[in-house]
Amino acid sequence: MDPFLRLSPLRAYTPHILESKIITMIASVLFLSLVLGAVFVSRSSKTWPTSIIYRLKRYIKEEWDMFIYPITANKRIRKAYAGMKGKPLRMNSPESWITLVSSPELIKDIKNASNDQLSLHAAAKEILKPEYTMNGFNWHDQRGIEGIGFVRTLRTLLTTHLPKLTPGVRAIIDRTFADELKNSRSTNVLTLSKKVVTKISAYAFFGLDYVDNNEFIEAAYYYNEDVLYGSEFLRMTPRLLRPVVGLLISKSLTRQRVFFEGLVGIIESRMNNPNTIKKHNDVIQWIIDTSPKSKPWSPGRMAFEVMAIWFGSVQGLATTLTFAIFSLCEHPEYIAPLREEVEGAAGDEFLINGEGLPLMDSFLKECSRWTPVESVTARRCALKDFTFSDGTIVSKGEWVGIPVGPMLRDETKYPRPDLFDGFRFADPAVVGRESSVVQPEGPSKFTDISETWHVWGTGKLTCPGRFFVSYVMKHVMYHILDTCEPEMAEKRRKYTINWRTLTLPGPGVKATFNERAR
Ligand code: HEM
Repeated sequence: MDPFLRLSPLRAYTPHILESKIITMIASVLFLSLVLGAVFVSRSSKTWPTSIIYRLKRYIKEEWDMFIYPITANKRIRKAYAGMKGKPLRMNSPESWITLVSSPELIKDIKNASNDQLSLHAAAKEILKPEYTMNGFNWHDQRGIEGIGFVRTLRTLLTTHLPKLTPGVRAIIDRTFADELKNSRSTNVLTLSKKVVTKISAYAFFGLDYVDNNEFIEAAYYYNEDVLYGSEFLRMTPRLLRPVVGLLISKSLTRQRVFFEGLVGIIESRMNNPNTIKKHNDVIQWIIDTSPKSKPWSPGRMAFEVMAIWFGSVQGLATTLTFAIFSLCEHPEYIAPLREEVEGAAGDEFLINGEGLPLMDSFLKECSRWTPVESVTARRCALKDFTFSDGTIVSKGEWVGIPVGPMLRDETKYPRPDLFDGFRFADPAVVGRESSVVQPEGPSKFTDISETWHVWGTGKLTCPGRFFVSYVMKHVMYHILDTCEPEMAEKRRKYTINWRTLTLPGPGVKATFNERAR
């Protein structure tokens, strides 16, 4: 049997159970923090009783602001950006005070900062709590201390290997859509995207030998959700209680262990048999090959590296793909021109080279502008006091960031920003019509990095997986255009929710993929 067709079906995700658990957990954490806060305030107060009431009120207000931050963050960041006018702005967040910057000069300061000044890794550790959610991975605060082999792995080796994956990727997409739509043509778009992205990523990361290992692939799929929910709960837990709660969480999240042990098994078997005839061409092999030679890593250390990349890869890609499908359903006028493109010479070329499709490229870029998953990028924690070129000081332990979400709706950067124009980034000669919007900087590609496009990061630290993202999204869109007539299952509802600085697909949002009439 075709090995791609043996990929395991994944169990249905049950959001309502998780949501009710989270609500109970949130309520307990709020109650506990108020009690602890009140005790702290009364003990530290000197003048009784006016001062204690004032402090208690202030404390409750601050705690309340931080408690509702997860649902107000996006609005607060939009409001902050509207008032910034190129100046930095310092705002509070549950993790830390954060100084937001948007002018090219100050963004350049973030770009030029050294790894021992501003750290992505320290900020990511605070958000994801990997010591509890990623089987105990406690990465260095400073990027690059143990090498950056993963950049070559993803940016160079994976990108050049993509065309070879095409037959397998197409079979995976075909199979996953057929399975998912076999009983009903309407399906939860996020669930579909996660399944297809998990399977394609498993193929690119581990090769074919493991993609039909049900237990392993299921652990890999649910591990992402465990990291998200586990770290979310820990962020709401008072700092003092985190080590104990973290320990309990890490004991209960068993899938991170199954995934970790599966990865260690693969790595050990490859390292113990270096001279086998079979040549592996996948992310796990390239992580082994590019790992530091002077101080060799253990299989466990390599497994941690894969777990961290896997989390960043699957989660962001599945969400971005979901939004692109939403946009295609909401703007059916793009179906005909995109279909014409994939059915023409550009489509043939894409199937051979794994790149191209300029109209689709622009459409996907506009989808990212329209619904960016993150509204703050280039989050960095100051490992020592940091001074911007305008004199703004960020104290050690505080964060900096770029408010990318509102910047993507700024009319000085994107003419008619509240208009979805799928071809605004394409060359007008290719579009073949006067576009309603012309970008001042001229045509650009989805994967391009620029002074105004911070979706992939900025400066030295940009996403090395973006070519994989573009490749996978184009293949899935190609399949949809080729075989389906997509539309939202329920019209006139809100399709997204905001959580902290993230925009996520709303729970239960479905699309209908009726068979294409030929
Ligand atoms: C649409 C999906 C994705 C988006 C929007 C995205 C965005 C980003 C951004 C903004 C950064 C820089 C972080 C910062 O400066 O704060 C980044 C870094 C990174 N991304 Fe992605 N990413 C996506 C998918 C992927 C995928 C699929 C992979 C792997 C195959 C990946 C691997 C990485 C890695 C390893 C880094 C760290 C780079 C470094 O330290 O040099 N990403 N990504």
